[in-house]
Parts: sequence; C-alpha cells; structure tokens
Amino acid sequence: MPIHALIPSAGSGTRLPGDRPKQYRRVAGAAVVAHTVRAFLDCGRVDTVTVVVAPGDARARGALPAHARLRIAEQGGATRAQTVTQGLRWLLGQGADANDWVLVHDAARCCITPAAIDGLIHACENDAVGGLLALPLPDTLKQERRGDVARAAATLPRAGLWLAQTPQMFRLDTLLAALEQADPADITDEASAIERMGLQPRLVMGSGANFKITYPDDLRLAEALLASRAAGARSAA
Ligand SMILES: Nc1ccn([C@@H]2O[C@H](COP(=O)(O)OP(=O)(O)OP(=O)(O)O)[C@@H](O)[C@H]2O)c(=O)n1
Ligand SMILES: C[C@](O)(CO)[C@H](O)COP(=O)(O)O
Repeated sequence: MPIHALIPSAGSGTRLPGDRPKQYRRVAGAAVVAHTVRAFLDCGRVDTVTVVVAPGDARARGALPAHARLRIAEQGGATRAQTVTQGLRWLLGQGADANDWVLVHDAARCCITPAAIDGLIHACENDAVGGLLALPLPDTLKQERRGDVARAAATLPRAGLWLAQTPQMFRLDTLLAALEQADPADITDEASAIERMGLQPRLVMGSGANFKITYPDDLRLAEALLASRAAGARSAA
C-alpha cells in the first residue's frame, strides 16, 4: 500500500519572530524544512513527499533539493488543519488512492529521523485506525491560577497523558472525511479529528528529540542536535 508524507509548511511562525517563517530559518547548514524533508526521503518506506506551502510562496523551491519523490503544493490555508485538508485533496488530484496511507508531519519538527518514521509505519501499517508518535508526559503537571503573576493552584494527575507529536499516520480518505467534518479552528492535530469520529489512534512511543520548533530556544537546540548528528555521520564515514 503506497505511503505518502504530507508536510504542512504554510505557517507564519508568530511565536518565533524573525525575518522569515521558522520553516525557512537556517539550522546546521540548511533550511528547517529541508532537514525535515531529508528524513522522509531517506526513509525507504515512504513513496512520495509533498510539502504544502502558502499560495505564491516560492521559498520552498529555493530551500529544497530537486528529487523525483518530492513535490511542492501551493495549497496552504489559514490554519494547520486547512493546510492539511487542502494538501490531502491535492494528493487525490495527483492520483493518490483514497486507501493509501498518509503521514502528516510538521515542517517545524526537523529533528525527526528515518528510523522514527520507520517505527511508526511498522507499528501502524496493520492497524485498523492508524496512529501517531507521542510521548508520555515527562514532567509534573500544574493547573495555573492567573493573577498579577501565574501561580500553581493545583497539581494534576498525569498518568495516562501523552504529548502528541508527528508524524501522524492515517488512511487518506478517513483523514480527509474526519477533517471535513470538524471545525478547523478546533483541530490542532490529525488524531483529534480522527478521535471525533469515535476512532482511537494508536499511540507509538516517540522521542524528546522529535520536538517542534516553536520558540527561539528550540532553534538553538535543533542547531546543536543536527550539527552533532552530521559530525557523527562524518566521523563514521
Ligand atoms: N496555516 C498553517 C499553520 C501552520 N502550518 C504548519 O504547521 C506546523 C506546526 O504548526 P506551528 O508550530 O503552530 O507553526 P506556525 O503556525 O507557523 O507557528 P505559530 O503558531 O507560532 O504562529 C508548521 O510546520 C507550520 O508551518 C501550516 O502549514 N499552515
Ligand atoms: C500537530 C502538533 O505538532 C502535535 O503536537 C501540534 O498540535 C501543532 O500545534 P500548533 O499549535 O499548531 O503548534
């Protein structure tokens, strides 16, 4: 069964101010989105990789390598959910089958590895629903009470709570139907749309290294991690 990667890359990165959206910031010698795409191209199980950018955004073409399995779709929307919905319709228009698997992955999670992608596919390809990489909550969880400063009003139980990551892997038609039924403003990840259909996506153990670049510190962390991986690969060669 063909497997497509769909990489929403049409955000404006308001939490990481700069001269360009975070997916085009340079870390370890390449744009953030280029590192993300490289991991999927290097995963032998992924048949096609589609980066979804805002209409008229030519920056991805400059930032990404030409590759037979890589396509750029100018189908981005106002929210992440709309970008993904329009990207799925575009995939269908390009000849993808409704039953194909789609792995949706944030452009901004640029430290994903081919091994982690492979692990998700292995865990989900025989599952009736699909699933996502996720991480059991590692820290104690506080309920804030806002006043002049934020204060901890209570400590909440964290057993059974996971942090959702990406990739998130679902059948193309199921995911598209789930997103079309939901209000995009309420949907922050694909799994939440699937859950609203009464389905239960599989939680597959992720890694803290698969963090999303959201704030300026994350960019520095990605630089350190990707540069150290590249140095390790050079010394092993
Ligand atoms: N309309 C949007 C909004 C987000 N994204 C993508 O969704 C991923 C995760 O979203 P997030 O980290 O929230 O990115 P931004 O929306 O760009 O950031 P912010 O919320 O700080 O503005 C990113 O790869 C981003 O480019 C997208 O394709 N289309
Ligand atoms: C999809 C996601 O990365 C899972 O954690 C996350 O929900 C994206 O959220 P954001 O608010 O758009 O950063």
